[in-house]
Amino acid sequence: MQQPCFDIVGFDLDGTLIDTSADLTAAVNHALDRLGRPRLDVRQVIPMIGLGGRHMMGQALAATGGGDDALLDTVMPTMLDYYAGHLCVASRPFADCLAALDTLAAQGTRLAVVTNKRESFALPLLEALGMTSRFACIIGGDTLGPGKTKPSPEPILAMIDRCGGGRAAFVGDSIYDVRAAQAAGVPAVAVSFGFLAGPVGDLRADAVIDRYDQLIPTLDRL
Ligand SMILES: O=C(O)COP(=O)(O)O
Ligand SMILES: [Mg+2]
Repeated sequence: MQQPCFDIVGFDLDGTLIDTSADLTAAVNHALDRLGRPRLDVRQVIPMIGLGGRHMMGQALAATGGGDDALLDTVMPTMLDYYAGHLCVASRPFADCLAALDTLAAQGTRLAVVTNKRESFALPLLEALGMTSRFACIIGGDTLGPGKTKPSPEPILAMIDRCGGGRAAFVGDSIYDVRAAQAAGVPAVAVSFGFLAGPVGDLRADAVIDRYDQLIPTLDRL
């Protein structure tokens, strides 16, 4: 078996490990329905994902007639309650993701998740897909406390610490992932199939993959 290129490989969740776009869109649309607003297409919601549910819902309000913080406060429980009850209707790992995780694990690499999704969603979602036991640690948007979410390097540094230290890389789909990783001194791999808000090159990641079967050869080159 080949020696691992990295001791630790961390992954973003939404848009990187798992395509959650349809379930997140359904939750947003449930909230918009309650407000009598027009529904959004999944392609409109995708660029709104990445900075947590409040940011996503705020963007959805902005796209459908606007709304202040008070309206956002009112509508958030509607969106969150719906999402909690429909976390894993259509959400599935991206193609060949599990095979890549298996190969890394077999090489002795410790795997981790660092997401801006709150733990109370990230943990049951990973559990529903049978993925929890693959990860040495799972850090959510509320795990470390206020402000300690990507693009801050703190959750990436906590990941390295919780995984026992060593050489790490991080895989993500947004500018928040790339900034957090690079600020923590960790190479960032961007996935071009994720929830992009623009061209993948704009993320200025250290490498880009278009499919999961490119991950390990890409890590080997970093
Ligand atoms: O919940 C979000 O908006 C983003 O989650 P992610 O950090 O796993 O992409
Ligand atoms: Mg993401």
